[in-house]
Amino acid sequence: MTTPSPTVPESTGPTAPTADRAAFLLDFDGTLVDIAPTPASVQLEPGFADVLLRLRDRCGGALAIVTGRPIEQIDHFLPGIPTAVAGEHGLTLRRYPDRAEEPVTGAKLPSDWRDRAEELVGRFPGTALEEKKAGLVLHYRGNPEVEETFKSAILSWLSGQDVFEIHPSKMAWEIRLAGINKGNAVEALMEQAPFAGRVPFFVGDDVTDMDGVRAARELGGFGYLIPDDFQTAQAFRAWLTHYAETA
Ligand SMILES: O=P(O)(O)OC[C@H]1O[C@H](O[C@H]2O[C@H](CO)[C@@H](O)[C@H](O)[C@H]2O)[C@H](O)[C@@H](O)[C@@H]1O
Repeated sequence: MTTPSPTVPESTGPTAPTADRAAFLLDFDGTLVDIAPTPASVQLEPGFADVLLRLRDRCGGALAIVTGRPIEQIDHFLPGIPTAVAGEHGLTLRRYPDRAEEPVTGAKLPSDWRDRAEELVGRFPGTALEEKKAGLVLHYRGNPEVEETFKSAILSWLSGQDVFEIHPSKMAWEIRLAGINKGNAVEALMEQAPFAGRVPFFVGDDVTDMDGVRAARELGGFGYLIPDDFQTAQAFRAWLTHYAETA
């Protein structure tokens, strides 16, 4: 009797330009890593760091992470994988791994909102405050019942101004600067080397990623969402693994 050969992951899913023409602009949470109970507990799948390194080599360094997280968190979770990063939904930008992050301009978050946010999460076990350069996130994955309470609180802080907006995230509400979105981030990255002149290929899984999908398509490229275009994040990563080996 012969031993069955190991199965190769199915390469189903959308098509992409060949690697010599492509620029990869990829979301992090829910795309490159699975959603985890807390922001700190996400984990890269074993072997997936090598896939990203191979992909980066094959597309001439045109690999960017376009994320809601601060840039330093991406460096923490992807050590030794030099990528461009658009952080905090595009507020922060590092166009090339060995270049400095571009200076951030714009309004600062009113400090009393941070104080109120701290006070709020202190009252509800299982919730957490995540602070960003010009924003904050109220996480309620560990206490889903507070969703509406958190939303109403944020809406009351934001009333009477239009500099900051509330955005839904996965089991979280985020306050961020108006006008900042992943679409602008994709456009900004595509303006310069090593992305300029290539065909953008954007993949994400969340409401915030829809701007990235739109921008990539408007630039003549490809924008895909999980689960519409790839059933799961694992399916997308299996597709990307196959692509990095063959494209
Ligand atoms: O744009 P992304 O890279 O998808 O980042 C979106 C937000 O992701 C993080 O929060 C979410 O993922 C956590 C880990 O899986 C999960 O515990 C949390 O419930 C999710 O909301 C991150 O903490 C945020 O800063 C990002 O904006």
